[in-house]
Amino acid sequence: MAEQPRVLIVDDDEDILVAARLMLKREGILCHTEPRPDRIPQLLKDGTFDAVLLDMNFAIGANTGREGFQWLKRIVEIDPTLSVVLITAYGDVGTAVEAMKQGAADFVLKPWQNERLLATLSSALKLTASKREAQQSAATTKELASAVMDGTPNSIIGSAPAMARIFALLDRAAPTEANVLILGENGTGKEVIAREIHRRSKRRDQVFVSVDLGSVSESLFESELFGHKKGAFTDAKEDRVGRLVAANGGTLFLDEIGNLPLYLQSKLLSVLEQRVVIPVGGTKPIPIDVRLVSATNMPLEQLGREDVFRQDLLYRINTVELHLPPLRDRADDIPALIDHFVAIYARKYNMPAKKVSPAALPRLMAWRWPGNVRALRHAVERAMILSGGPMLEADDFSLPSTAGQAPAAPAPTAAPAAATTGALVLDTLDLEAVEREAIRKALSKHQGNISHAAQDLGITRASLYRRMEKHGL
Ligand SMILES: Nc1ncnc2c1ncn2[C@@H]1O[C@H](COP(=O)(O)OP(=O)(O)OP(=O)(O)O)[C@@H](O)[C@H]1O
Repeated sequence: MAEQPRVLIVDDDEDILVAARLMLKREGILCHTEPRPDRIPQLLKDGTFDAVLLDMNFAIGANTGREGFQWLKRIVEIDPTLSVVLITAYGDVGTAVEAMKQGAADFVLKPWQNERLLATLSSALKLTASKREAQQSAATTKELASAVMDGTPNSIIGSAPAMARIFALLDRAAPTEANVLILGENGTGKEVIAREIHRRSKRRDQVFVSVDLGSVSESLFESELFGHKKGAFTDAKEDRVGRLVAANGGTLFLDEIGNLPLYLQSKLLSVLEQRVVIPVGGTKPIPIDVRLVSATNMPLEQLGREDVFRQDLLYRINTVELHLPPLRDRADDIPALIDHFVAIYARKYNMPAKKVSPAALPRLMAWRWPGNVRALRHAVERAMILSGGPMLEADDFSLPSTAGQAPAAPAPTAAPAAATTGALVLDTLDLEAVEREAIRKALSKHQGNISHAAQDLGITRASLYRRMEKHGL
């Protein structure tokens, strides 16, 4: 809204127009007065008004308010964000209340008290501002959603037989309203699949809201998901809209759902059953309509343990279950994935796209890629930057020297817990080796849970991923 709000006053009584203009001018409100209601459409087209003060009766002797209703309807059609305050005589209160049901913001009685009129007008102006803000953010969200989608059309690579099953399931499940649980090791493309489900669903024009429960600190889980009211706890300085409400009408992607503590699993379950959210510190339930897509790198056996994950919640979220295979089980896709990433980085760094040399390709396909597609993507980026020759060579990918064999460390999700929870025993002071060993231990201790391992090591998830790739873990 402009710094000085603009109000349109429509009344056939000249005295009213003069009195209103004088009073609003004193308050720094710009106003345009108009005795003829038939000029309203033209004025709203030309001017940028923030509120309208509208008389209910114009024809001589009229007192039914019918004209007021007609003009109210017209104004709402022209600009639904504009707040309309009705000016009405005492006997017309019933009519004014009816008009409010049809979209008027409020009414003031003639003759008015200045303070009352100003207070009413000020609320009407605030209402316009918040409606316009909401309209703006809805438009931005839509724009962002389509920008994200436009940027990745059909960019899921996968023709290996292990992926054919996934695509067949996607075809059937995506257009439905079914909740989907995506299981798979870190970096296998769970978020890519979640976005694809949304893109192929009836909700594609609505929002896709993603929450990474692996990077939200435990104390903030509740407020992040359900929102909070101002004053609900010490740091709650303002009301906060939770992600469940923000995703209303669209798809909510809960990544790393296995990290959700048990007491919040109960709360999430009741939200999904009752389809309402009560923010922390609030009492009023907010209805929601979301489709839930969840993902976890937790092995199914662990998710099936009642002391780790509520089984009734599991049944709610896994109407359809997708098991994304690790990259080592779909090595046939590696050449196409490399070409895809080469094209992306050639564009990003404005350099020619290169092919992988015939000697390097078998090595890249034989490597176990414990960090899966994400690690391959980073390796391609590095290779594009480092490569000096006409083709990408094995050395450009900085594969660990053991490339071609299974890595020394077990794959993160398959790590046996008990054997490796002991203290870090150092028989070398080589910093790189110490780092590798610390990461390996942390991954084993937390059964491949990247968030927990990163927390234990005192680094971020992104930084852990980088180091895992560096060490081929
Ligand atoms: N089939 C695929 N085709 C093209 N790109 C892919 C594919 N799978 C994954 N990627 C790319 O790999 C990277 C990792 O994917 P994504 O973030 O979806 O994995 P994730 O399983 O959700 O990871 P995490 O478990 O860490 O949350 C992204 O850059 C993504 O674009």
